Amino acid sequence: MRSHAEHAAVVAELVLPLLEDLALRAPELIPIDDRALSGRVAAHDIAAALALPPFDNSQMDGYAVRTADFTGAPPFALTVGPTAAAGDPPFMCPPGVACPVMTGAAVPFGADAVIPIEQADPPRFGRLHRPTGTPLPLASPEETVAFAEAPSAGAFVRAQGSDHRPGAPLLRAGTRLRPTSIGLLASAGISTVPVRLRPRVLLLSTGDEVTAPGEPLGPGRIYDANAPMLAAALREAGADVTTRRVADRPEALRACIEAAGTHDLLVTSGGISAGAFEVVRDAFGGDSDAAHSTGDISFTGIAMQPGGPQGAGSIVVDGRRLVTLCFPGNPVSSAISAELFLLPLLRAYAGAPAHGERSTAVLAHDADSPEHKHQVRRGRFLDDGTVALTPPSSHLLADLARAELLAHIPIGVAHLAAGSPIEIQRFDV
Ligand SMILES: Nc1nc2c(c(=O)[nH]1)N[C@H]1C(S)=C(S)[C@@H](COP(=O)(O)OP(=O)(O)OC[C@H]3O[C@@H](n4cnc5c(N)ncnc54)[C@H](O)[C@@H]3O)O[C@H]1N2
Ligand code: MOO
Repeated sequence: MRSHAEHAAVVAELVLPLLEDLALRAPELIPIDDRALSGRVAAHDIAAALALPPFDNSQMDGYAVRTADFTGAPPFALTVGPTAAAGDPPFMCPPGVACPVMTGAAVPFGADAVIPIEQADPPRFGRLHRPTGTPLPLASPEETVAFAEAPSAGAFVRAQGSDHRPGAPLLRAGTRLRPTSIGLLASAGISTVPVRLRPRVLLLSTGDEVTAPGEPLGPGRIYDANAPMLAAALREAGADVTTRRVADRPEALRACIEAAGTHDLLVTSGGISAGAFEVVRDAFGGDSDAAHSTGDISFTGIAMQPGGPQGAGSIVVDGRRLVTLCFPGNPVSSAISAELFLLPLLRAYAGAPAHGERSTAVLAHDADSPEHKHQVRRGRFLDDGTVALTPPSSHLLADLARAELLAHIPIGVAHLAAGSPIEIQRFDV
């Protein structure tokens, strides 16, 4: 029987080459303001096409001045010149003149400092005139403004290129685009962003009892929890997911895969344990008489609970190799299989934060575990910081959905007493 770590290595060996291949393919180009961009991954290094700010501009509403005009004793009186508002093209501020300037406006040529309006006398703007356009409420030529202190050169001027210069690296290949990185790229004049292709996952939920949402529930049947749950988890990890429900007939399963088009990865739920009708096992396990798909999948018992039965390998569909992972049908088992084996690989490809780091907490109560299996329990933090576990059964979806953490009880441990240290990891799938 494989350990869960050995199975994780088998899955990584199957999935990583396909992700590496995807990273090398021609990127998808997404417009900068497309809602689909956030969370995608830069396909290559992206450099700034222009400087930011693109021109010297004012950090304050105030007066643009020449520091050379501040000679002699205060107060320093200057003639009020034309006004610079944000969006105006820059103009010349002559010697002896203070030009009203608004935040974000280009600092007029010749001026080398800005004095905030609060530090001017009077501390408010008078009649302003703009250098171009009409109407022009002209300032009287005699209008003056006085300042008590001389500014230092560069005061309240946001220098061209002080954020970044043309050619500066903005985003490294493999970086996940977050809203702030999208803002940065937009400011640098980038209108479309090359992003890595997402892995396309075909997710098959198997079982005659499994019922689609919204359909009436017949006797002996249950609603499909796994397809919506796994699809959501895979999408959060950056995958492009197509979902299908398949009845317990191997030929229906194979036909469904062949009709589904091109995918990089096949994930199945259910139909792999020891029953008489194990559709996934029957479709792929040794029986290769299918018209187009042939299987090379090993179905293995893993020394873990839940998630004991697993399948991993690849099938060939229309001449194309499709990496295939088969998760057990119990909802808790399939969620934990995804969390331990597949999602960390997808999150790393998508540049998303990892969830798998382990830390040690204190167990709030006694707990039992099958000694020959690695048990993965679900739990929550209590107010005193200790960890309470929920029961181990793999049908307990309500506990799973409320869980804050997974707790690991290793092989060889049959009992943990209250107060024992226990290894945990974050869980918010
Ligand atoms: N004799 C044995 N029986 C079982 C063994 C075993 O070793 N020997 N293993 C048990 C373990 S552990 C697990 S886990 C399950 C795995 O079984 P399968 O992967 O074949 O899954 P199914 O039998 O199809 O389903 C198991 C369980 O989960 C429910 N289910 C399935 N799909 C969904 C879905 N999409 N949404 C909600 N619930 C689903 C299904 O109705 C079953 O109750 O096998 C044990 N048996
Ligand atoms: O190992 Mo199964 O996956 O308990 O529930």
